[in-house]
Amino acid sequence: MSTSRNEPDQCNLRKYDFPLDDIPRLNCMDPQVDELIKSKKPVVLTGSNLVGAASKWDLDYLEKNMGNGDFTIFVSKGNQFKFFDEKKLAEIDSVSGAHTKNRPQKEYIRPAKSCPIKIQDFAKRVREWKDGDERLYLQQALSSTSGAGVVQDFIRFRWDWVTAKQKLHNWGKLTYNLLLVGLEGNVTPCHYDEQENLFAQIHGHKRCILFPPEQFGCLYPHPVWHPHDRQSQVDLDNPDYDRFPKMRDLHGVQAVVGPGDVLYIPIYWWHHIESVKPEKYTVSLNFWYKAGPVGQVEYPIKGYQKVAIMRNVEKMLAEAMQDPEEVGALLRTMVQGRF
Ligand SMILES: CCC[C@@H](CC(=O)O)C(=O)C(=O)O
Ligand SMILES: [Zn+2]
Repeated sequence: MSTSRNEPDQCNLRKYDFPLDDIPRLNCMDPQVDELIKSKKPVVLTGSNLVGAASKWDLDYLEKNMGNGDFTIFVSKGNQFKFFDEKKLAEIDSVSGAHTKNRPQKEYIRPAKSCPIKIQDFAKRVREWKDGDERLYLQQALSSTSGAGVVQDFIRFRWDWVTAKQKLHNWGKLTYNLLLVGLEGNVTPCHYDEQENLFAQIHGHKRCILFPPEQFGCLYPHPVWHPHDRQSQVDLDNPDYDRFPKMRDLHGVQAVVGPGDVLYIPIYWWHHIESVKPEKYTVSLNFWYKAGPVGQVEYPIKGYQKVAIMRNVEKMLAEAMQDPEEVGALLRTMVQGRF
């Protein structure tokens, strides 16, 4: 297992049934770094100092330097913070209102509710948090209103270095930086994003488990029109092999990232991320970049391109039939016994 400095106790890390290889840890100046990024393979970059100006972003500092605006936190009774896109509910209703009315509402209950909070209240709740309390996860895009101290630090990030990466690898624009402050034990369950991600760890440690886009068939994502679009239906920490038998074919890669590490999470790669001991909370900042232009398509096409195609087919069929519920039946009719 590749880890950062003063690595967490490996015996504490959860064991899984599937094999996990190490994600390479390379100094950011190593020429292999750009080869891996170019081939859309994950790599932990050390020594970039990308967010060195944020190395002091612990709870006390954030409490004093993030101003008095409202920040978004998610609250969960369990330890999972599975993304739930409220906008999809409106889309389903617009496509076929009857649909959500007759589906079991449990499918559409957000597992972690979001609410606004002042950073001072959040910091107090984290300090007072004890096992058994509902869990908190601050997830807030940084902006010019994020507090004077934080903005000053933000300006001093290694923008020269990261912008050179963005240009070299032909990524699209930086959409935003999400500040993540979570409790030890918080899990963001397995999902993929449609953006390139330079994931900078600032305080504490996170265990990151990644799977390539080619393992789409083992991770059974929710349908594209579902509020849990892009999220796996499987719970890696509580596998249901009857419902999801192909989980047995999973083969992932992992790294424990600590302060100063930057993990490159390639677009469409699945990732399951847990805040781990010994620290009580973790602070991370991601850099999400839009995908670059497709350019010359090479055949056979790559796994991530197949995921993009499958997404478009699902969207087109749901739109054409005006009822997402019919997509599965039509696809089964189309392929069973024929291909
Ligand atoms: C809301 C984003 C959460 C983050 C994972 C984590 O640090 O918990 C992630 O999935 C990403 O950066 O893509
Ligand atoms: Zn993600």
